[in-house]
Amino acid sequence: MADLAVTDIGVKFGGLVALESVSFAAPRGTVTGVIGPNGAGKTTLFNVMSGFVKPTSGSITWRGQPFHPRPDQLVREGISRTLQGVGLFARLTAVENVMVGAASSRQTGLGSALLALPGGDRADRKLRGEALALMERLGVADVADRCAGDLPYPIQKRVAMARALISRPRLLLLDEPAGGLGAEDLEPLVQLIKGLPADADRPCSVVLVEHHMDLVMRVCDQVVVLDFGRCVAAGTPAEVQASPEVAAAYLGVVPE
Ligand SMILES: Nc1ncnc2c1ncn2[C@@H]1O[C@H](COP(=O)(O)OP(=O)(O)OP(=O)(O)O)[C@@H](O)[C@H]1O
Repeated sequence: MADLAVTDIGVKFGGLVALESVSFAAPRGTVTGVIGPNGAGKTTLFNVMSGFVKPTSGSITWRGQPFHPRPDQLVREGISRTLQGVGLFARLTAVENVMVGAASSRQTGLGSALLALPGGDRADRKLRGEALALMERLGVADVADRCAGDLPYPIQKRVAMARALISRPRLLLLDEPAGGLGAEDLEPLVQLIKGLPADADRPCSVVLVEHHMDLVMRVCDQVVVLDFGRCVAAGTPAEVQASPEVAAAYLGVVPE
């Protein structure tokens, strides 16, 4: 069963067609990669899936039901998104940033603690414990109490991933997870992403946009290729790598 299905999605910005009749389904428990050259429409597709851009045409279903994503309700729906870059609150500590990721899905927690509401302390401690456990798993527990803005970029990326995971999403949208990372940071990220769908504690499907082909080919079960707003190929990483349309999109080689 597909967790998320987008059908015939079109987006126009004035006269510019950013997406034209794009369809794909993210089967439950899989990793789907969306790739394509600059300006192909990847970010626009992500923005449609997370409600930041309203499609001009087409529809989305989530777990079989019609779905009209709203950024402020995604976490409640079981969907979490990381941003290009990191998007952390620079003056909050790393662990506070992770706790913020859960705040919109809980009645209590960081918000009530900050506002000194009844029960806030207990809920805050519980949430902090969960955040620290997740940070431990991602190898960043040792920086929990440091200001996020002072941390090296690769560490900030991991904190941002922990923030996306703490709400226990059923669908994780990763916007360029390898962006700005060096070769030495890639392997742990590959292992983390590959493990997410099968994670006994918090299994989730993953859709990612990424320029880093090595990561895409290693972690994805299926790859969707966009070019000039249209889906020009879709399939397993091996199928997509062998596709003449993909060579044409990236290299300007015209398929025979
Ligand atoms: N808000 C907007 N208003 C007008 N045009 C836009 C807007 N957002 C994107 N576009 C245009 O839509 C097209 C698709 O852009 P998009 O950012 O989705 O591509 P992309 O594949 O994510 O590119 P990149 O890999 O460079 O991030 C581009 O021509 C872009 O200039």
